[in-house]
Amino acid sequence: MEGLEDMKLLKACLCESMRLYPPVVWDSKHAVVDDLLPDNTPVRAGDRVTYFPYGMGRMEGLWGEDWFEFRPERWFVDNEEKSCELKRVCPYKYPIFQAGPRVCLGKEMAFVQMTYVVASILRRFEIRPVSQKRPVYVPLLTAHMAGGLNVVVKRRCQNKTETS
Ligand code: HEM
Repeated sequence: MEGLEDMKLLKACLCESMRLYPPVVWDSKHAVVDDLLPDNTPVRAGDRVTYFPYGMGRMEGLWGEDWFEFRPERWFVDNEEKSCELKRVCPYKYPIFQAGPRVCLGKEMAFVQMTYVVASILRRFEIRPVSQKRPVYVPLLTAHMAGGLNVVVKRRCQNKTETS
């Protein structure tokens, strides 16, 4: 487990992947009482309000003109020294794990698990998709790829892993 915190580029790649392909694509809440959204939109008791992380991850107004590009660098603090400090991104801009009092309780554990699994596998194996076709993203409540993603797994040369 030691060293996972230092894998900042990997964390940035995970955040960027989930920006474009959020595991929870949309989520709804029902108002118990009349309420107002922060922009004063009225919500009546019984109304259903849905937030849409997939759409929000692709909004130019939130992510800029290059929103469609997979660019892990966007997760690093911009400064002249090209720092390797990760940005603190507001969960209301990036609600992949929800935001506010009902934020995902397993968020940090999820990052530990994803980092650990990706780092342990990629250190030893090369993974390549079998097909060059773009996988079909199935945006159900939790997203998956239609038919899964078939990959070729190849053991990396041992000398390379020993020196890395
Ligand atoms: C990439 C992985 C994960 C994603 C994207 C994710 C996402 C979410 C989202 C969007 C919610 C809010 C659901 C709602 O309000 O309707 C949520 C809630 C929750 N998640 Fe996760 N989650 C992940 C992993 C985990 C893990 C690993 C755990 C436990 C170890 C966990 C435990 C919980 C719990 C207990 C809640 C309910 C919190 C509450 O309602 O107060 N999650 N998660």
